Amino acid sequence: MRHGLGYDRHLPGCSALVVILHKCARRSAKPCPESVLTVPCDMLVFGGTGDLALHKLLPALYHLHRDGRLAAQTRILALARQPLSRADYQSLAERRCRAQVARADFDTATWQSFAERLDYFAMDVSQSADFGRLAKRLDSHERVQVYYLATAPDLFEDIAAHLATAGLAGPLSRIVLEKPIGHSLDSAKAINAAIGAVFDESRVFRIDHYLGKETVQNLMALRFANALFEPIWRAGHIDHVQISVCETLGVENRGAYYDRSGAMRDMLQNHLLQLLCLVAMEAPVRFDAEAVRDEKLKVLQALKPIHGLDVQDTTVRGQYVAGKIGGQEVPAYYFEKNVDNDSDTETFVALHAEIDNWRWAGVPFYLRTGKRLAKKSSEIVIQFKPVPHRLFNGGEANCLLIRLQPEERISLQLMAKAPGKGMRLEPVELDLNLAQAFQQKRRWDAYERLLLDVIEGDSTLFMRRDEVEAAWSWIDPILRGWHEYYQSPRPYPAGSSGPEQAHGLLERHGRAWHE
Ligand SMILES: NC(=O)C1=CN([C@@H]2O[C@H](COP(=O)(O)OP(=O)(O)OC[C@H]3O[C@@H](n4cnc5c(N)ncnc54)[C@H](OP(=O)(O)O)[C@@H]3O)[C@@H](O)[C@H]2O)C=CC1
Ligand SMILES: O=C1O[C@H](COP(=O)(O)O)[C@@H](O)[C@H](O)[C@H]1O
Repeated sequence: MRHGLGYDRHLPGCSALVVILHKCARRSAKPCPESVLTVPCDMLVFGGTGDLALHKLLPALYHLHRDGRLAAQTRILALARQPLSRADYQSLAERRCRAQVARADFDTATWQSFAERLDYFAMDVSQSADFGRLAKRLDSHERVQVYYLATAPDLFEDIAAHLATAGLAGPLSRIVLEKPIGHSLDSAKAINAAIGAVFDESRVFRIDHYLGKETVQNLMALRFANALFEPIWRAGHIDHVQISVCETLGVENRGAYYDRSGAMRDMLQNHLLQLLCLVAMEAPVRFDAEAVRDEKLKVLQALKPIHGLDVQDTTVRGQYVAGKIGGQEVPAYYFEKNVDNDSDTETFVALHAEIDNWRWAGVPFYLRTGKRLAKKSSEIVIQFKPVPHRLFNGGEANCLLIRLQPEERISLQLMAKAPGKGMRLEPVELDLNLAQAFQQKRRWDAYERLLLDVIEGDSTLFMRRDEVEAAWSWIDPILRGWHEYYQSPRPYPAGSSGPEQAHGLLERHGRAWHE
């Protein structure tokens, strides 16, 4: 246990508390209202042969189909340049979905009925004429058309313009953009302007799949549906906040993309900043798209700028070298496929952010994310301040852990008297295991929830244009500072907890990462 942030003890005496909490949750859990889809839609997946489409989107659509949540006439059309027949694409998709979906959830009959929705159209999105062919192929414009851009962002502008020219951007159409939106503030503005010239903002869905994760939404429920936390959710009571997204995966087959992007653009600019917004935002007046996003925007605008030499004290970049993950040797980042051998792209970033507003002034928000780390784990730690006056020996400050991955869990560390003689204090956990509490057979994947929201036209869990640009406005000076003042990324062995300097970032304030 480091600096009193440990969570690793689970006292037997605490299990009674846990059981009670689980029982209560079960008793009060009502079945979630399922979405009833009345709107048949055409889901066009640009980049239909790519990793995102085959690894995430089609499995999510398969699950929606299997659970009866897609309207009967909903069709899915995958688009890419590769000349494939419908049957070729269906078998490619089947192979990838079979590998992705849990064995118990995949059966041939369900796949066949899903495959009837699935078709393929070969086209080059840089060619306007190909959109003319596409318009002829889509026989009905009376249906909701969802254009999912699962391609590199440098194709977004062309796709939007060509859709408009081909008459495919009517009022029933929606466009979904994958993160990262652009590479910098300027490129994000250019993409947003090009998309905005064709689709009004209510029809633009900028996806950040972290917002589709159940525990992330539970964070809003925890904060805004319980009176308990609000009075202490502020600088006077919170010592600091940690947001960590640690992955064991390397760059897999995405080296070409990742080497131009790095951990800052791939993860921190979007997923981690969105998590920070949900922790720090004020209660929205309504749970709707505009009110929620207005509050998140205010947090982004209040982030204290980090620029110039500040980057040396407040940020750490790292890059993995060879090491072992789960006992298996893995190569250094610069030996990964399609990665430059001299690459100085960061595969790890940690930083100390601050929010300059009344609620959070002076509270450090420590953010870190990296690839090829020891364990896959995404979590938010709210570390409260210690009691103002100590009555007993020992004891630690309370701490709330919101665990997104691998399991979805919220737990509150409290101090209790250990059984036996004397006032010996031990930390115990009030542990809410969400999967157990709600006894759902299968937890929804983030993409399932978000795809349904797109079809239903609900953009609450999507990023608005000004949010994306505010996030880039804060990130750009850090990237510039790195360029001007920073040395190469610090090496860390694959399978470790990142570069030493990332620990130093907290240790110099007498704190430690929650491991
Ligand atoms: N993979 C992931 O897990 C995630 C990806 N993303 C984002 O999603 C986007 C796509 O990523 P990913 O799937 O990994 O990328 P891939 O490189 O695997 O896929 C790109 C797709 O775009 C198609 N494509 C490229 N150029 C054209 C063109 N001119 N006309 C038509 N189709 C074209 C490719 O097919 P073909 O070459 O046959 O045309 C392919 O289907 C990126 O912006 C990425 O950042 C976001 C989150 C997670
Ligand atoms: O957006 C991305 O997210 C994944 C991590 O997502 P998770 O849901 O598995 O935590 C990351 O691997 C990828 O590099 C990034 O583009």
